[in-house]
Parts: sequence; C-alpha cells; structure tokens
Amino acid sequence: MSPAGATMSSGKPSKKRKQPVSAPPESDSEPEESVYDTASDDEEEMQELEQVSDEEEEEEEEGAQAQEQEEGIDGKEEEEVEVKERPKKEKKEKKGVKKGKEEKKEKKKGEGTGILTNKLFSELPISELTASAIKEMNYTHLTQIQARSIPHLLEGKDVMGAAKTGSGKTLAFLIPAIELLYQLHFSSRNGTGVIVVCPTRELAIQTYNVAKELMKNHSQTLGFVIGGNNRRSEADQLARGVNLLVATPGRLLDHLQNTKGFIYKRLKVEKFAKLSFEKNEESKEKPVYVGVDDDKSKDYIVQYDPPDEPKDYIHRVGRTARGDKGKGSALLFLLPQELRFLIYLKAARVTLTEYEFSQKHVPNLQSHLDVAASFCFTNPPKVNLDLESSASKHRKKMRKVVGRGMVSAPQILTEGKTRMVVINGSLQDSREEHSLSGVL
Ligand SMILES: Nc1ncnc2c1ncn2[C@@H]1O[C@H](COP(=O)(O)OP(=O)(O)OP(=O)(O)O)[C@@H](O)[C@H]1O
Repeated sequence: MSPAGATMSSGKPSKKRKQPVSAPPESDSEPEESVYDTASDDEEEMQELEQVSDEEEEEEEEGAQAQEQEEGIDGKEEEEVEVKERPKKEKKEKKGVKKGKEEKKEKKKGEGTGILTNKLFSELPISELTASAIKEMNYTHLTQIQARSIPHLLEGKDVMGAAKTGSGKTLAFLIPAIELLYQLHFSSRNGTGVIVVCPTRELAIQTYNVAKELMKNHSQTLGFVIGGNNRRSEADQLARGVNLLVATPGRLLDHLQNTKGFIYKRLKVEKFAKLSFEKNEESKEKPVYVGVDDDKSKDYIVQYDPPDEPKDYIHRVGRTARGDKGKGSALLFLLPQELRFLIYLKAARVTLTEYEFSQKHVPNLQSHLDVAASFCFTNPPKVNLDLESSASKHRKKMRKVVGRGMVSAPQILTEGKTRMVVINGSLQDSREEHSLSGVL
C-alpha cells in the first residue's frame, strides 16, 4: 500500500459511531492491546506482496470506477440506485410538511445532495468480509469523497484526497487499504502492509476504532503506535506482526529506527522517515487528486483558547457536525489580547458572532464546564477558566508579550445552537483535547 493512501487521514476525535467497538481507553490511560492475534499459516510467498502497487504513475481520470476485480475477491453485483434506499436517518419525512416541500426534498435526494452520493457500498468491488462489516455499521451510500477516491484506491492508485472534516475520509482510505491487504493475503508474519499516519494520538485511536470495525471479519491484523504509550509493548506487538498500523509520526519514526522485529520491508519507508503532509504534495509520483467541497452545518465546539493556526481552528470545529446532515456550532473564548486571531478567521471566511462577557460571568461558566465535563468522564478533566492561573502555554506567552497581569473581559464567539460540546481546555499544564457528549 502506498503511503499516499494515508494522506487523507486527518483523524477524528469523539465521533459517535453507530456501533461502537470496544474503544481503547481515553487518551490519558494506557490503550488496550491493539493487535488482533490472528496469525494464520498462510502459505503465500512474500513475492506476492511485491504486487503492492505504489509504483503507479499514471493519473486516472476522475470519476473512473474500479471495473476489474482481482481474483479471489468476492465482488458484488451492480444494483440499481433507488432514491428510497437512503440511510435510515434520511428515510423519514416529517408529517405535515407541505407537498411542494416534500417533492423538493425527494428531488434533492435523487440528485445525491449533501455529502452522500447515490452510489451504494453494495456496488463496490470489495470482499464480502468488508461489505458485511460496512453493512453492520449501517452505511449504505458513499459520501462524495468516498465515491471519488475508493475506486482509484481499489485499483492500487495513489490518491491525494481533500474534503472537509466529517465528510467520510476515514472510510475512503481504510476500505481500500483493508481490501488490498486481503487481496494480497497478508498475514501477521508478513508484517506491516499499510501505515495510516495521524497527526495526533486521539485521531489515531479514532481511526484505529473504525479500522477495527471494518476488519472484524478479516484475519489481517491491526494495531496502533502512538506517542505516550508503552514503547516496549508496542514493539512486542509489532514483532508479532501488525498488517495495518495506525500511528502518530514521532512514535512511528521511533519504531522504524529502533524496533528490530518491526517488519515493513514492503513499504517505502524512506517516505515515512521524511514524512510531512506537505511533502506528500511534492511527490514526483502523480497521485489522483480527489477534492470534495461539501456543505454542512456544525454541532457545538467549545475552544478555551485559540489554536496556533487558523486551520487548526477549522479542524477543531470540524470535530463535530460529522457525516451527512451534521449540525452544530462553535464557541471560542478569546482574551482581549488574542482578538488578532479574528483577522485570520475572517481571512479564512469563518463567520462569527461576537459576545462580550464581563469578568463576573466567568465563574458561572466555570461551573457549567465542570458539570459538562463530569457527565462524560469518570475522572473529569479540569477545564480551568481561571484566566490568571490558566495553564495554557500559549496564553502565558501572550500575557508575557502583552505585559499584562489581569484579564478583564473574555470574548465569546458563537454561532448556531448547542448540541454537542467539545472542550479544548487547559488541562492543568498540558494542552489536550477532550471530547464531551454532554451539553453545555
Ligand atoms: N458513507 C457514509 N454514510 C453515512 N455516514 C458516514 C459515511 N461515511 C462516514 N460517515 C460518518 O461520518 C462521520 C465523519 O466521517 P469521518 O470521520 O471519516 O470524516 P473525515 O472526513 O475523516 O473527518 P476529519 O477530516 O475531521 O477526520 C463519521 O461519524 C462516520 O461514521
């Protein structure tokens, strides 16, 4: 599997999966055993693995479908796309809606509006093992990024995908990755054939969870290596053979350099050694570029402090309003000296409504945040709104620069209605994201 397949992975904190798997513990604790013990006595020669296609150079025309199926893969027959065969959540039309409105809705459905297309997963030339897992996850129709990238990836092409957060990129690269491992009869003794690189450990765990669901019927092995975990136990797992590995870059590099039992000879690891997402764009091999610009509303995100980069703000906000017809809002706290951040948001065309709160309201917010946190955590994180003792490095630095000891009126920017809360708050002295499904 070409590493380019991993370029679509941007991770996914706190999304609600329809059929949650036994998730690894929260990011503060030691994740569970992350490798399935599914070693088989597959007699296939390693030469077969040479077929892993990361040598493709030709750019495919966009929209091309994967027509040819590899031998041994259980394909599914083409099905007629029916408007009625939408996901359950879309099926029900509200009673009492005017006829004209209904007709309009039906028309829209038929056109494959939103992030979902009319293309069905059952039309994909994938194994029954993967297809049944997808079915159990209740996915019927592909999202746009999935419909436009999966066929290319199934053919072994490199794809560089770009679509908004929550648009289904994870399945877009995981399904073909799993299929390729399956087609090549990967077993644990073959080592790693796919590496998905995620920028944060939380995103890696989320991706791992999706992969775990998708691979439930497969014999191929799965695991993850992430910063902060026990290196030794990860090394042991790698030595046992992890076919699909989800990783954060630093820890991956560490294992690539230091873990003797880590078999990755079928991968072009020199790419990983130099890995940066930007560098992928400079790759001489021409990947198929799939860009999807989809439209959706937001759920609710609370950010206690501004990120270093405006694009991180957008990524954080994209933690919610996931999938088709997602809705939500974003709430950002800014100190007066941080208002400059708004310039960048405006340049990025982020629409904002601004509210100013006096200092005396801050303690009330603090108690709400504590309650919200306690809903979802056995050990709720301390979300400290005490601006003076705030642990955020960034804020400390900012205050130093500004030379002010006191902060009087934090600004709150909000948009839309509350449905879900993600607090990106200061956790004592470390900055970590915490996902809450409570309501503020
Ligand atoms: N075909 C589909 N039909 C319905 N829901 C889907 C489909 N594909 C993905 N989803 C759901 O949409 C949500 C977002 O998907 P996903 O996490 O893959 O987005 P993403 O593009 O990777 O986001 P990010 O860039 O923020 O990581 C998830 O909850 C997922 O379960």
